[in-house]
Amino acid sequence: PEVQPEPYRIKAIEPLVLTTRAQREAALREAGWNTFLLRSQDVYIDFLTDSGTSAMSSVQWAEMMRAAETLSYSAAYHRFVETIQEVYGFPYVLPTHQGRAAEHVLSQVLIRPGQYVANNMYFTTTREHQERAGGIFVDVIIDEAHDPAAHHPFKGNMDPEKLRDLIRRVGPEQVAYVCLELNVNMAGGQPVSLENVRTVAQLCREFGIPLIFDATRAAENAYFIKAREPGMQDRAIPDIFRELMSYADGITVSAKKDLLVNIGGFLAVRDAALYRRMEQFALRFEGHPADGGLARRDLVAMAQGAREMLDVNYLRSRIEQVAYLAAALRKAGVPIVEPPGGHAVFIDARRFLPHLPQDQFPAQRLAGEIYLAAGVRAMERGIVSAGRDPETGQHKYPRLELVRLTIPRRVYTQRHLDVAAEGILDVFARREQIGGLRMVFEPPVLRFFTARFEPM
Ligand SMILES: CC1=C(O)/C(=C\N=C(/Cc2ccc(O)c(F)c2)C(=O)O)C(COP(=O)(O)O)=CN1
Repeated sequence: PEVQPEPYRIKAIEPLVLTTRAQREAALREAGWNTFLLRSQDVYIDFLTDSGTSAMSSVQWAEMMRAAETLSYSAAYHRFVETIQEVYGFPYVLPTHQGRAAEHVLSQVLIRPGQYVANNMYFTTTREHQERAGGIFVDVIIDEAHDPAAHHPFKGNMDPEKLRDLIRRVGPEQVAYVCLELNVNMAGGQPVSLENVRTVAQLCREFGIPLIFDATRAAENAYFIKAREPGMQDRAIPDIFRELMSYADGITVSAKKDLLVNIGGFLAVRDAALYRRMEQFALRFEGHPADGGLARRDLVAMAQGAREMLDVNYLRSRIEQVAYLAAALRKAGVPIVEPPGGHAVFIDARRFLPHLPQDQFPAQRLAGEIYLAAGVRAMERGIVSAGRDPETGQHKYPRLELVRLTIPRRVYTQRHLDVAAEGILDVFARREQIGGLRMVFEPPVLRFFTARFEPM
């Protein structure tokens, strides 16, 4: 695929710093071989995350400047709520400062300790908040999602039989809710089909179990439905998106992805009583229900982002940019998760460095090597991110040992993608010489953010 023509042009630029390999070796040692701990100014192309790193539009910036910072139920708040109601189709909307805040509120309100939550694979903060609320996390994603080489067009799909088995085993009243993530991040940004959502929604209705979406990358999921699902090619993205949302009882959203803002999130539900409970809980932790701890300018930036995120030309250029990088790596034989996702290319570190056992942290090492080669910062999404089993204290050994090259929205050009690919191919050529890592500092929770390593 070639990169689709971008339906926008650059108006403001941020200078990037070019570093030498020697400088990068010192920086990486200083950061304990953890790309999360690198200083941003030592990074040339930042593929750590698509979260909060996208470029806003001139309209978003203009709206931010105009927003009056008046407290309580401000014009900005009404503008935000009305836009989310219209775009997503939910009556009750509660702003939060970002996605994990929405997860915190929802999990605390919906989960009774000991209840189960069915998910399509895990996401670190989502699982953390489900477990903090006493929930028992269960993965009911289809088997193909755990196989990086499997070519399934909708690897984010839930397996209805796995879900039905769980409900039968524990009883419907023991399932707090079903949490369906769209464009499943840890599986490689893999979409869920509309057909699967309908099936899951039917199952939840049958047993009276709430269906909650993590709709953080739902706009990009809607694009894959249009592009890949039979009978959807001629439907407009907003139409597909509204139908998709119509199957959920509620959603949590990190606005730092789809909605093209640097901070923000929200909850949206259909039930007034559930909204009241969330609002009362959020008051203590997130701030007034009319701002969720955000400034008014953040609310209007989210409102405008919700308008821009469903533009099919923007979505096509964004998603084809990811496919372009994936194609460059695939052509050279670099093992990646197939098919390419919506927000990132995921390298299969297990197949890239087959000589390393998983507890020598192959993905962590590979992310460091890619940084050394080209100043490109990637993110480990393997054994380090998976953490330890609370019962045994042992590492969880996830089947997916991945390095995520996460492409911010409307930021990098094709040349930046070429430079990243060249650097990765350089590491690929030297892969036999690459050794493992030893973890020398391990924090107790979400260790991947601050753990430190040394080469073996
Ligand atoms: C599908 C989903 C997310 O992708 C997500 C965040 N994602 C990040 C940031 C991040 C988060 C946790 C990590 O282990 C991580 F290393 C990176 C990311 O890069 O992908 C959140 C939470 O939204 P918040 O970031 O607004 O609170 C909820 N749901």
